[in-house]
Amino acid sequence: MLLEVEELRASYGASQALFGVSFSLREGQALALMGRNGMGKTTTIACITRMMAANSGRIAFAGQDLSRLPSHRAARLGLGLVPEGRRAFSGLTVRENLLAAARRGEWTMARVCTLFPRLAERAGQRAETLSGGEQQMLVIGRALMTNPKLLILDEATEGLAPVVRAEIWAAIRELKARGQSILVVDKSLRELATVADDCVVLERGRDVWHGPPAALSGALAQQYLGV
Ligand SMILES: Nc1ncnc2c1ncn2[C@@H]1O[C@H](COP(=O)(O)OP(=O)(O)OP(=O)(O)O)[C@@H](O)[C@H]1O
Repeated sequence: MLLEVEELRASYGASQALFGVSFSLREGQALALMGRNGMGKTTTIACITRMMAANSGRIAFAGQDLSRLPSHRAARLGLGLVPEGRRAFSGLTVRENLLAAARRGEWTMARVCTLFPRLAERAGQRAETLSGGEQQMLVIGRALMTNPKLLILDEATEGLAPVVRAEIWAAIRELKARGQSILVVDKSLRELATVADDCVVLERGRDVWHGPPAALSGALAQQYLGV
């Protein structure tokens, strides 16, 4: 297994957000973390990337125990995070944003620009002048420049126009087809179904359902996702 999360519990001060989250992800697998608002998806990701300390539980990544590592060390082990909200370095150009993240491996600026041709067109532009969708492509490109073993996408297409969403999902599908391991948080079952091998549904800080996206329809989708 590339990632194993076992009985993760976490709190914000006195308020507990995770009550025991467990799942695992194989190399090359795309796993969707789903659930309605506030069910613990972002908190789970914050614990995995070590932005937040869990109260208890085990996180193993690429054979190493992450539970006690600081976040920059976790990133160096190969976790590439695309956080919720678009966070490019606004004062830097597209090229500078990408190169600042570069680590040795198959992903280079040229390859990122093949995946997202719009970034090539805007290489010299400052990130703050890009559209929301382009900024999101840049943030995904930056995560890829670190040559991550696992790419983690938290609501990567939220709030974007349908045409840009479609472009980003097509890129995610291409990454998956090339064997990239992906943990993806999203609310769109329709789009997730085109990428994810499996889903884990969180409800009130617990994993309550595991299975392939095709099995998550009708009454189950209504119950867990409200769709
Ligand atoms: N910084 C914070 N301080 C206090 N409570 C928080 C904080 N961030 C999240 N929470 C609480 O933790 C719980 C889980 O939130 P989390 O953001 O992980 O959910 P989520 O499933 O990612 O939701 P969303 O889809 O809205 O992003 C919620 O009850 C939320 O209110």
